Amino acid sequence: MNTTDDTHCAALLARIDALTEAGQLRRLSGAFARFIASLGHGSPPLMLACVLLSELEGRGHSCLLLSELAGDPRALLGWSEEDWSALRTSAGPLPKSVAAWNAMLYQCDQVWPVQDLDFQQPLVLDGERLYLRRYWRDETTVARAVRERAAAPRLVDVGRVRHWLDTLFHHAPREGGPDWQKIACAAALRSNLGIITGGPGTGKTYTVARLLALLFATAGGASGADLGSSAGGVRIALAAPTGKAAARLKQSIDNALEELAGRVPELRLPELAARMGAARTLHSLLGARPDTRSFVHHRGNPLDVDVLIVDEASMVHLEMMAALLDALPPNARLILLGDKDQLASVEAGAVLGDLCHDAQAGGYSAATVDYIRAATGQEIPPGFQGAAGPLAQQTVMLRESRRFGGPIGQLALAVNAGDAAAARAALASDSGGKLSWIDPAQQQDVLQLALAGYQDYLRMIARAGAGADIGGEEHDAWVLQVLRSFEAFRILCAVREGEWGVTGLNEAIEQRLEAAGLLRKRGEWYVGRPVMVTRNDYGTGVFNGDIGLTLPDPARAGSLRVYFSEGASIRSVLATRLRQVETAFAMTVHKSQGSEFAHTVVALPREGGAVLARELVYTGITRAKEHFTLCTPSAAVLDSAIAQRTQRASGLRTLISE
Ligand SMILES: Nc1ncnc2c1ncn2[C@@H]1O[C@H](COP(=O)(O)OP(=O)(O)OP(=O)(O)O)[C@@H](O)[C@H]1O
Repeated sequence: MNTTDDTHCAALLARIDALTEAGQLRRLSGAFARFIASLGHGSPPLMLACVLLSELEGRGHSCLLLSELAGDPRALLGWSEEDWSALRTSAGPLPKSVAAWNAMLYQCDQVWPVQDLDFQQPLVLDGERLYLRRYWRDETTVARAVRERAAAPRLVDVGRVRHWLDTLFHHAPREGGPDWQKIACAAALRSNLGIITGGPGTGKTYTVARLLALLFATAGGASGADLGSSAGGVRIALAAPTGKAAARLKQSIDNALEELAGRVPELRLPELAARMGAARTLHSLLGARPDTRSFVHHRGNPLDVDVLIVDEASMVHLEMMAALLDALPPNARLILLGDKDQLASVEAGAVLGDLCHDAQAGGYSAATVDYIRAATGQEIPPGFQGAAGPLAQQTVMLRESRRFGGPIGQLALAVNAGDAAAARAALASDSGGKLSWIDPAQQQDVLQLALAGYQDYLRMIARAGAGADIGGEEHDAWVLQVLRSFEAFRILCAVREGEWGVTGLNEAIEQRLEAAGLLRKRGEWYVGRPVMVTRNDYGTGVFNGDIGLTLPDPARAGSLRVYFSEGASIRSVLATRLRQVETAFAMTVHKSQGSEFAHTVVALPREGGAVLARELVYTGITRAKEHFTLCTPSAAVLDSAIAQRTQRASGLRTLISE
């Protein structure tokens, strides 16, 4: 290192440390930059790039675009001009263009330019993207698998498909236009990948249940009548990122198949539903092992399935999607269901959003248009035709919501479209009690809502003497009732810290409920405490995101258990065995994905930085089944959140199209 570099390195490190102390940088970022520098020549620009890469990783980005590095990464990082310019200046002269950054990084011993020999360097330079090796590997795994699956054709007997689709879909779409649900089924049959995206209530599960029936009906070479034997070989697995979403998927598919069964008795759908088994979390499906990131199932020990349906795919992060695709046999069909407009996963990647890039526009090729016409009788309108790639041909967006109309649906649409004026108008309109907007709201307002929203389940517990005297099956039924009552209401926050954050609100809500005599707090654990699991725990069988309620253990006087609902059944764990949990009167919008509540309250803070974005507001609204309340400290907070889009740097789309 020359002396100028030495001076700039020292200045940069001092600046990194100062920003870390001020809470502006993760400790990991400085440590990572130092580690990379220790592996070779640690030039200040390389160290600066490492700090940015690490910060971006913490915000869910899978790579650092050199264009951001050469331009202005502040928007991505939510940094002030002051912090960024202090960091940039301390690093000394920096490459001025993308090409100059590329050339500089190309020369670094710690960087593997993908066109060169691989020496297992920790950083990877792929075109104009800099990666941590792990994310590059995951993105290339996903891109390759998606490309291959989407492009590999499967033989389809269009005549039979047409017959069964006409039988299975007996309702015409209400809003005119083609029946995208039918189209989604036919498209999914054509290769080993099908993606069905759409907002809440657009019929993703309704459609996939019919797709399953269609797969059974067309599994053999014969007519539906001999289906029992031909379908016997089709092994179907249902999965979702969380236990709750998995249980909901199974329940919805069972309901849809039951509803269909009477109309197509020859398909023996109840038998098929029974054979499908329970839906599982992705962790459990892949065989997660304690203390390791690797799974029991992988390319060398693939999953034993022919069809895998994954719901709530927007919550699946890059690493999980890579593991899933790696473990799926090449000939198995993968069907992804999800809402592309929802918040991306907490961890790095925005996989469903990236995969659904063309979903809104369609971009269906002439071959797809012809195939869809033959297999479904549906005409894809010219506005949705085009020349998008193989993945787009396998992706269908459902556009008509059956359940989510009315004022809440209107509000969600306005927010999704970035139309703040329409969103305000919807909130201010007479919505027949469906929408409420408290603005400007104080914390007291949120506490008042909590009191009204949580008193029912707490009173239910008090009335039954906390259920301690109810035994056996009766106890299970009572617990389920209490859990359902608790699930009817929830407060969602955008942030964790502060008066409007999860931690501050949970404490304040506990105090308010205690003051109202609805709960008696005795230390950490108390009767009625709702908790969310924050880490997978294989010993107790609870997983990150699971929500349970604390109630007395009927079998052991004085001890408390936490009860979790799994569809129509319950599971419980001794409270003292749960180590990684937090109180869950208020939870983040992120963690609420995959759940719905009759009444959902979203509390937006005054300051939320990059977190306060359109996707967050949309996701919060779409959690509400019957009533949505928005609390904002000022209307401007709503406007700016709607104007801000969540961006995630990723190379997935580029890699898929290569
Ligand atoms: N084509 C249709 N004809 C009649 N009813 C339909 C149709 N499509 C969907 N539905 C009904 O609309 C409701 C919502 O459908 P579904 O649950 O499949 O939506 P979803 O997109 O999976 O919702 P979510 O995002 O909440 O998971 C269900 O009651 C379903 O039976």
